[in-house]
Amino acid sequence: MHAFFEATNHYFQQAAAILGLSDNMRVLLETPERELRVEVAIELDSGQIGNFIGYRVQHDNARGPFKGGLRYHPTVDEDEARSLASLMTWKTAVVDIPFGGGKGGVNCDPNSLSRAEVERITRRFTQQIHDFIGPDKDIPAPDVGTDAQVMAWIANEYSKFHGHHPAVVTGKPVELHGSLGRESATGHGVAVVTREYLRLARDRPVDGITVAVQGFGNVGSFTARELADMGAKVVAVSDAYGAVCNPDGLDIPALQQHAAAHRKVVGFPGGQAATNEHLLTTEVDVLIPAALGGVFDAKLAAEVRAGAIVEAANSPTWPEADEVFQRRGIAVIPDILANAGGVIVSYFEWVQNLQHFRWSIEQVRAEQDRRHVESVAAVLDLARRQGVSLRTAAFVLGIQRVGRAKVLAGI
Ligand SMILES: NC(=O)C1=CN([C@@H]2O[C@H](COP(=O)(O)OP(=O)(O)OC[C@H]3O[C@@H](n4cnc5c(N)ncnc54)[C@H](O)[C@@H]3O)[C@@H](O)[C@H]2O)C=CC1
Ligand SMILES: O=C(O)CCC(=O)C(=O)O
Repeated sequence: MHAFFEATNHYFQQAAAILGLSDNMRVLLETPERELRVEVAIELDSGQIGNFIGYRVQHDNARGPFKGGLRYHPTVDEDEARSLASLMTWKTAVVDIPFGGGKGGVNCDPNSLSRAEVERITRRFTQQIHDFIGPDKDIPAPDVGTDAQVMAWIANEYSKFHGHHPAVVTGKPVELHGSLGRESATGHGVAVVTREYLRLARDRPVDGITVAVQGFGNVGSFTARELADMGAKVVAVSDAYGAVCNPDGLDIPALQQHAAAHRKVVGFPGGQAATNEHLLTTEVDVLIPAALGGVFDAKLAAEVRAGAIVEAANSPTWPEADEVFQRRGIAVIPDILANAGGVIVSYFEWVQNLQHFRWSIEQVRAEQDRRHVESVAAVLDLARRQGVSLRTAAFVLGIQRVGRAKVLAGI
């Protein structure tokens, strides 16, 4: 059994060695600032008590308030939250937005709960952590199993203690202080990062490339849609229940409608049913994990037949798989570079809330795309100059910025 925080720190240590960081500095940067573990007990619809545990790990705030999503999933625990919080610290630094890193969630299965039960969990969790979050302290956002409605409940519950402060969470509904373009931001960003990587590193357009996407939730569905709109052929897509594929390319808008109606992609009339394993080993130009972490181990990495992997999910690649991909010459565009679109537009939502002003979708997209274009170019350039992988280069860039902020501020 792997530990996610250990894996994230393995990548951290590789970059720290290149930077020549002292042991003390490494410990300072690795260690989370604060970890909350709270009981989230609610009355279930049945009248029974539902016992859940909620977590919020605040990893680092040298560059700004802690920032990162909330996950509602049965696998949520301290280790996963720590690892994801640490990734947020490096991610916000790589794309140079004024936040630190945090992450959390509740170990529940929203698919087996009613909406009313999810609302009660969200309000109870907020009651337990409200003193530790806030527009200048720690700003949660959606992740696996949470959405704009959950963020609206958090903002509302928070306001009962602290007054009206919509900037306490991002990813809210557009009708309730959310930003245009936040819902699709991560998928849009993954598509732009893929385009920039292909343009700069392979001198190739997106038009005509073949793509497989694992996961068809918020990130996977918008990634597939945006890449298809750019002319890519999305030949396979999956969710927790199985995969569908079509060598001529899936009709993604029709698949989105099917998934909305049936809550799964399997059964889509425009493709053949397949397994997730088949999707991950199918021959494609770009393979995009967009579901949970820990997908690629060394054995699977040896069987992957993709030209490049773009990590829309957080932590899909275990370190031993990362080494296999490097040996086999399969480029991995790392999570902290590839999936930063969500937190970039969360930053714009926070700014809009603080300004009491709404940006147009054109302004959101122009500012978002600029950050992706700059960060992909910076990471590729650093990787080339240092002769390291894109993941190590991204960690070097992120750690350098956070370390510099810590040194300037003083301890
Ligand atoms: N929502 C956001 O803005 C951001 C999300 N991410 C990351 O993207 C990934 C996906 O997040 P969301 O799309 O928000 O979650 P989501 O809850 O909207 O969707 C998750 C998808 O993964 C599928 N899935 C679950 N287990 C699977 C399995 N074993 N095989 C195939 N598919 C499986 C689910 O069926 C669902 O389609 C996560 O790793 C998350 O941390 C990263 C950056 C921002
Ligand atoms: O939008 C945000 O603040 C965080 C998104 C997130 O959780 C992530 O990038 O993994």
